[in-house]
Amino acid sequence: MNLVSVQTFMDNFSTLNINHNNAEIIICPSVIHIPILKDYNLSYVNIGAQDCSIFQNFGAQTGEVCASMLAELGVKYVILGHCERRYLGENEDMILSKIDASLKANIIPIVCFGEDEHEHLTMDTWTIVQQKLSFLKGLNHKNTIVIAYEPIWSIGSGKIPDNLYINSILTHAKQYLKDDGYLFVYGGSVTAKNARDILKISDGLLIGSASLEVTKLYDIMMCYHGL
Ligand SMILES: O=C(CO)COP(=O)(O)O
Repeated sequence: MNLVSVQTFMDNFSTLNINHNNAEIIICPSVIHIPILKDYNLSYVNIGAQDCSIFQNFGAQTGEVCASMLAELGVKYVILGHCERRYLGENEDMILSKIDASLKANIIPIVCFGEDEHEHLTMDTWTIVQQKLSFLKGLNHKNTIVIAYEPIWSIGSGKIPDNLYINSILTHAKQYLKDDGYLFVYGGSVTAKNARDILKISDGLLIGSASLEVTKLYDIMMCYHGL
């Protein structure tokens, strides 16, 4: 999104009548647009970032945006390990460093994992969970961490696993990580049509393209009512 579309989005979003008691709303803009969200000062919206540096504090790391700098901007959540970041070379060691840096800055990590289409067709859900989440085993944390199951083949494609499959992945992920400090959300082609069903089996949604239009986002948020 560019500056004008972010401002238009926020103008429209801030006029919505939202019963925010039902769900926590987190908006994760590009880092450069975070101050715009902050200016709207919406008490019912938490600000998230789309990434952070592996370094916790600023220093001689040209171009890096550290978790501690994000915290100064009022950021409460950060998406880590999104497949679009992994395409650019982010690996599990880097994600672990980012988790550590964000927790130290009191920012809750939203750690993404998911299988590609080939893995989806050839692996069972338990194997997928073990393979994709093993790097988190033994992570010693006292704070909340959000785990976002985002099948790569579903992101932006309009294709979505059925609820049985999503439930199998999330249930295995809970068993595998064996920790109360995790919340489990789903992302990938979420719309108002599928949101209510997914919310019955997950702690929340990570919404991409449908969140760019306020009316579509509003329709999805309304799915939280009466759950
Ligand atoms: O990647 C996503 C959110 O991080 C999901 O994107 P879509 O909702 O557009 O599939």
